[in-house]
Amino acid sequence: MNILDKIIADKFKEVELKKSLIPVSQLENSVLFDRKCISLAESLKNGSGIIAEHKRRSPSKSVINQSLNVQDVVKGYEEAEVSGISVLTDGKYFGGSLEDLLYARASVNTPLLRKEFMVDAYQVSEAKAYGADAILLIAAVLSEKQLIYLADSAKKLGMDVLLEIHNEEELQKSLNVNADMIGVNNRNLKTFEVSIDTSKRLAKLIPNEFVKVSESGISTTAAITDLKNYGFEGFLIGENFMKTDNPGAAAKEFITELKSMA
Ligand SMILES: O=C(O)c1ccccc1NCC(=O)[C@H](O)[C@H](O)COP(=O)(O)O
Repeated sequence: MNILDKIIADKFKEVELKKSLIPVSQLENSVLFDRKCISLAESLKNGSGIIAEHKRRSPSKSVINQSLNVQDVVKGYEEAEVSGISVLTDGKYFGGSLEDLLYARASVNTPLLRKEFMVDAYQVSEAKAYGADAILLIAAVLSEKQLIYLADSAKKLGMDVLLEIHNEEELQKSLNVNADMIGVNNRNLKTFEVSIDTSKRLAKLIPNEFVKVSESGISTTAAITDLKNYGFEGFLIGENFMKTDNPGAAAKEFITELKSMA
């Protein structure tokens, strides 16, 4: 069993437990459930294009930064003028929580992506109830039918959908999904190998109706310039900012450098 299989097996159990504790009707009655979302896809097209991630730890890197509080991190990202903020909500493997998402929502107006391993529409409702503007769907772990169903569920609630792929086969089963953005993950989630060439290879195969996002392993502004030439408008960066004492300041320096290159 690889790490992705383990995460998904745990996720099914977690979701079943949560469903038994908090009915979906309770999520639907929460204050944030009727909030109007801000489009992450639009924000990417009109801004720096950077989606900065709140990421305490990961299966590939173990601990990245556990000493900061989420409010300070996301406020710093907003001041840096990122286009979106990704909040990891998985607890077991990434040290995140839905409370992180709630605190982030209370602290910023920047579009928030719920970064989670989605396997059930219940989690889509949770995302809305805790203040997300967008959800992530991972093609590697969902069938075409599940992708279509979960994306439609998110769109009905007014959220954007970032659909993540790693290869041509996953792209094929994503083409009929009502997603706003297709993200190419440069990290092979089974082996942890990272290569920006994955984004470059798949870019030309992604139809123009989707905003193209490159995810993982990005640490230089030169990489962004390179990826922009392949049509990418969004760039998801976690560790490069989170490994510093001040992720907001690191994002600001990065975006200032990007602007000076434009
Ligand atoms: O980051 C991991 O180790 C990981 C392992 C297994 C599944 C998912 C994983 N990461 C999720 C992500 O996609 C990244 O957090 C995100 O793209 C940012 O990547 P990075 O800039 O390399 O931190």
